[in-house]
Amino acid sequence: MKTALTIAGSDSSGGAGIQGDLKTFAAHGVYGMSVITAITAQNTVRVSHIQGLDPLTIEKQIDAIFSDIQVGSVKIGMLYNKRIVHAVLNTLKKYTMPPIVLDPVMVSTTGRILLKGDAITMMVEELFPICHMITPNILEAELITKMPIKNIDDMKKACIRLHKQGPKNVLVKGGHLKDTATDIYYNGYDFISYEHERIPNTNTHGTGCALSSAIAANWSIGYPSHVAIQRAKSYISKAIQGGFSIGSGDGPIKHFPKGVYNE
Ligand SMILES: Nc1ncnc2c1ncn2[C@@H]1O[C@H](COP(=O)(O)OP(=O)(O)O)[C@@H](O)[C@H]1O
Ligand SMILES: Cc1ncc(COP(=O)(O)OP(=O)(O)O)c(N)n1
Repeated sequence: MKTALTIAGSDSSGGAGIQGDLKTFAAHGVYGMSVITAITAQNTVRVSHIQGLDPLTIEKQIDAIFSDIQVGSVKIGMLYNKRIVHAVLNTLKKYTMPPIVLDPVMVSTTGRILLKGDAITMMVEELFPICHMITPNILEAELITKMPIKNIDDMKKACIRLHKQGPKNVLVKGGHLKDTATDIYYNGYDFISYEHERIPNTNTHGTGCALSSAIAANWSIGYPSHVAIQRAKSYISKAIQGGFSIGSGDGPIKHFPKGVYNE
């Protein structure tokens, strides 16, 4: 059985975080496991409360999995604070790691801080170097690189700066560009552009989470990174097309089952 692990926050509305990641793994036919870092009270309009879990509870969840189960890939999402970044980093370092994709989640689309300011430096300096891939969106890439990103050329410059921080591969997501939804991949040598027309649907809650967990799922299945991204992009485009409304704000994407998105 192919397996994947998500280390992320819980989203009570079920669109993003742990819930979105597990739905993505299941849609790929990959057995999903979870380490919860924080619990958010969240719906389609706001994140009203966040409780970061204590470091020991996080460490014990990671130990429980790696001491017993073969893990095919790891996706890391919301880490919330410095103590959580530290706990995840130091516990993962005890084990031989499968490839890790880190979505450096910082702010929800509804505007709530999901990673405290003082945790950003630790995440960049200590967690980035152990990651096979990082997948910042434009705002996250701007905050980390301290450069404005307005177009594809800027995304490429940001990729180079981010790659210098230690991850083997960088994917800057272009979901917040004006005219297209083009993501830029960089492996230290070459760029690959993953393009898709903008889909006119505002029900996109959980897209970033689903893209990174789809990449992890495709690694677990056995695809190399450039193919894993291509398949994940196809998955997410279909999922956004199927996005639906369940509340008064932006609703979730639709996790179509295996077979629907790559044909
Ligand atoms: N309206 C859209 N149409 C097509 N693709 C989109 C749209 N919005 C986001 N995407 C894609 O979804 C993925 C997540 O990107 P993004 O929205 O930038 O991340 P995040 O959810 O972390 O902010 C990327 O592959 C991006 O290109
Ligand atoms: C618990 C939790 N984790 C991550 C996010 C952010 O999700 P993401 O897919 O990056 O973007 P939006 O859903 O905010 O558009 C979250 N909201 N909650």
